[in-house]
Amino acid sequence: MRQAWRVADVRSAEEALMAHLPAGTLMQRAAAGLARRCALMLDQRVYGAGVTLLVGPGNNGGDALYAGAMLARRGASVTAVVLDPERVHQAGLKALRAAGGRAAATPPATVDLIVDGIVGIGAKGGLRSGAATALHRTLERRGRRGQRPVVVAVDVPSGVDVDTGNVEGVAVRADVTVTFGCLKPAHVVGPAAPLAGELELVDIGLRPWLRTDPAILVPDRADIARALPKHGPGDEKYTRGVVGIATGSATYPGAAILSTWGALAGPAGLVRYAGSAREAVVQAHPSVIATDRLADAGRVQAWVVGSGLGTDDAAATAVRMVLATSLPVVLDADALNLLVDGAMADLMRGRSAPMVLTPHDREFARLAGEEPGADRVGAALRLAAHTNAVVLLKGDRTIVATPNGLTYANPTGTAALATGGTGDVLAGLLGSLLAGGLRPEVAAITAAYLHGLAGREAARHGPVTAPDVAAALRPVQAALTG
Ligand SMILES: NC(=O)C1=CN([C@@H]2O[C@H](COP(=O)(O)OP(=O)(O)OC[C@H]3O[C@@H](n4cnc5c(N)ncnc54)[C@H](OP(=O)(O)O)[C@@H]3O)[C@@H](O)[C@H]2O)[C@@H](O)CC1
Ligand SMILES: Nc1ncnc2c1ncn2[C@@H]1O[C@H](COP(=O)(O)OP(=O)(O)O)[C@@H](O)[C@H]1O
Ligand SMILES: [K+]
Repeated sequence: MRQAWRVADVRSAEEALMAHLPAGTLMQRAAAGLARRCALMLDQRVYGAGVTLLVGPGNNGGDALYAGAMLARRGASVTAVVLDPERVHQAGLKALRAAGGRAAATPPATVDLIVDGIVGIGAKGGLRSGAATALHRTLERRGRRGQRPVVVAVDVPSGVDVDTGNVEGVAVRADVTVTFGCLKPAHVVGPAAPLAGELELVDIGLRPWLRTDPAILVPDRADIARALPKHGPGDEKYTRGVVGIATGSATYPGAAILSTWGALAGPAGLVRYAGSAREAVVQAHPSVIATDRLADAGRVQAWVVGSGLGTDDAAATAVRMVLATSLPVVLDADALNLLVDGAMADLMRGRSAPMVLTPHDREFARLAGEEPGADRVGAALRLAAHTNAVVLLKGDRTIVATPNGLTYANPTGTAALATGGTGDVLAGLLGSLLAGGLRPEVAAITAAYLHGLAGREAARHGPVTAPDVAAALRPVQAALTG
């Protein structure tokens, strides 16, 4: 599990660590890691390479200057474009000059590598105009072989909001981000996350000094493989869990077919369907046991209710019946819209069994009374606390937040999933994982992770539809656990 910490926590840890070290040690560690990665990005052909440092007024610029000095000593032609000469890191600039580098107002003609040391964890807002101009000018340059320069960001791509991952205005798009001590939220959530490119974490000794509860957890393949239920010779369909699906309608049978499809790809031993799309569901999936009425559905270990249900009386009755059980529940799409009703919301808040709400941004806004806004993690946490439910806020980096303040970010998102019906597949899979006995937040992040992998797998074969994503769920799990 990767972990990310907010700026204030990084600053406290840094202060505690620095008290035990000679001044400047951390910056030297950071710069050494940065220079090593820059050399790698130049295929180790450092001698003669054109390196341009974009140097802001803080320690982020200092890191870039010391790394530039190390590259200059290996024969690179290093130019520092200093954005605010009065406030530049003086010792860093001196080191660069002593190593043969130079400072200039504009980038040189040849640039193989750009080091973005404009701003790091001290950032406020998008890039200021001087910094943005210098960036654009440098990006227009070409390398020794006429190629586009490689961009290495120092700590974070400049211009992003480090604590929220929001991007307001111009920001750097990096090929690689070399970060120090720990990941920060901007590396893993919001529109900032894809701007970081590949992430490299340089160990500067900060870890023991960081608080034990990180702001965000990011699962990797091994975490997800571990979370998935294991089946043994003693299993039968009922011990694996039964998931009940109350989605779709005569008007929207597709939603029912897709959510049962998602459920069938999960660990549950049996999928039951209850609703007016019964015939279509059984035709599409013969192994599903289907009834017209929820009351006749039989026993299940978790319910999925919502998408394609509509918001009429029958839909409201279905949601009410599911909420009245003491079983884990996934509330998706139309169920979320019905929760805006006060009595329904009270029913939800009064439950003690696990619940997962799966809103996209518009559903979130209706439910919470406000857009998720710039701080998606904060918004998801607030809604989770208010509803006493786990919230899975959909997006490129889907966020899972719990009522007691835990946050996960999904790293496998892909824009290929931005197509009708993929959310139905996700809800079904999530219900199956709940029925399989996973804790709600673990079920939610596991579903998002597998769903993202399935989206990527489906995209390898061309434009993606929701059935492609559902069909890819099983092979990606086989690859993960095999
Ligand atoms: N923590 C650690 O353990 C370690 C930290 N290290 C390094 O230190 C970095 C943090 O350094 P830092 O605190 O000096 O702040 P930093 O990010 O350089 O920026 C501050 C300056 O930028 C300016 N500025 C602000 N916003 C801006 C914008 N949008 N566009 C343009 N400019 C903007 C702002 O100007 P002002 O608002 O004052 O006018 C201010 O002067 C950290 O990211 C890492 O690289 C490593 O060396 C070792 C271990
Ligand atoms: N730009 C995007 N990048 C990555 N994932 C996306 C993007 N847009 C949507 N998704 C994902 O696609 C799914 C869409 O779900 P949803 O909006 O409920 O669609 P539908 O209601 O059509 O099923 C979610 O899992 C969401 O995270
Ligand atoms: K930076």
